[in-house]
Amino acid sequence: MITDAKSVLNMSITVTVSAQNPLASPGYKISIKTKKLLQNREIISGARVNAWVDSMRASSPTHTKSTSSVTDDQVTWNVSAKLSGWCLWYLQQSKDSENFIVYDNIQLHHPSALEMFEQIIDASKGKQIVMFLDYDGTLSPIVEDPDRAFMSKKMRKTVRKLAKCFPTAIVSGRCRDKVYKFVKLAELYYAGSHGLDIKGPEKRSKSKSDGESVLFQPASEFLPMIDEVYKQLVDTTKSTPGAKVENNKFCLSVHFRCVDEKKWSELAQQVRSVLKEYPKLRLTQGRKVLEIRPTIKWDKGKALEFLLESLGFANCTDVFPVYIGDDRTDEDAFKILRDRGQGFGILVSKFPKETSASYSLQEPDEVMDFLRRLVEWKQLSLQAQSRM
Ligand SMILES: O=P(O)(O)OC[C@H]1O[C@H](O[C@H]2O[C@H](CO)[C@@H](O)[C@H](O)[C@H]2O)[C@H](O)[C@@H](O)[C@@H]1O
Repeated sequence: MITDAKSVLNMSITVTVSAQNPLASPGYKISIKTKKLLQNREIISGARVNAWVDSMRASSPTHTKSTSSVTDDQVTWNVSAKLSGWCLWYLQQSKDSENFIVYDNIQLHHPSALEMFEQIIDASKGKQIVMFLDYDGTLSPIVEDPDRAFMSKKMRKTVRKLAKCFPTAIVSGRCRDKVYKFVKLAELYYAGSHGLDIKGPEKRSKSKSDGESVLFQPASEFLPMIDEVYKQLVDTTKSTPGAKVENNKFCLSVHFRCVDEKKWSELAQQVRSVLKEYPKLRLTQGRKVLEIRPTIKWDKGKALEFLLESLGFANCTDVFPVYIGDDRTDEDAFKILRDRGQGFGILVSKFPKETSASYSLQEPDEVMDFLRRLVEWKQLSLQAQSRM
């Protein structure tokens, strides 16, 4: 039983454990119903702006805040973190216990994609693997200065080899040009601004379509508005030390990472004061960042579908897309794969999180190991084929 000692949630959760060890069972999910948590949020949440701030704190796992403005995201993270640790302890202590109650919302355990490598390869047999990679926190480690989020040479080498084996796309919240400057690989597809700016590799053949490539920008009409809001945000937030506004062309990022936590609410209010004049823009959140985007129904998931179609896999059953990402915005892509029942998502995280991904990797170094194994496997299977 997990109790709510400070009466923040006005609830408790009981977990009973079964004889079957779920941690040894691939794909087994442990989760808790969030309905009650959501109801509680309605009762306890303060202003919307506090919800963003709290939710951002929730994505920083070192925090275990328990104030009355706690949000469901934060609650679910905290509860899931406690549960995860608690279940591990419980399973170790009591292998012959009874019933695991399996609810169907927050997944607490995602098998490691490295440990499950053979099973993943088996599932992809006879299908074309297509790789989708998020940038920040997936290919490069999270750092304080967004302009210095460099990718290691080893990672670049690995991604280059990967793209020789499988069609590969980078899907990022960053401006496409900026992410290209970090990755520097012309042979990839790039979807910048959370998929609002998609471009394929230049074609090098001497055919009619020489030099042409896919280009898709569904939010072009928003460019003047985004520029206007960028200037206003820079001006409005300059009084907050450490705040940084990043222009990602079709969307904007307001960074909280270098701002004193005590000033987070103030900064969020400043963002809100600008945005309230722009109902055609919406606000989402990432890792210590608020992101401003056009309200159009387009996200990383739609970008993934668009890219699959551009690659000729629109209605194919023999395609196996793999999407690796660490951020809340990557969930749209994980969900698409889950709904299509094709391929799978891999969440990059050291901590349990609510996700639609099927597997996990802890950090960019593990992502690199996984990509290397994929390359090795592909090279070995090509060698085996050529011997036949
Ligand atoms: O979709 P992504 O490629 O993951 O981009 C999401 C945002 O990533 C960047 O911000 C994050 O990484 C920074 C560098 O490590 C870090 O300082 C920041 O706190 C993170 O939120 C990027 O700067 C944003 O524009 C992207 O939207």
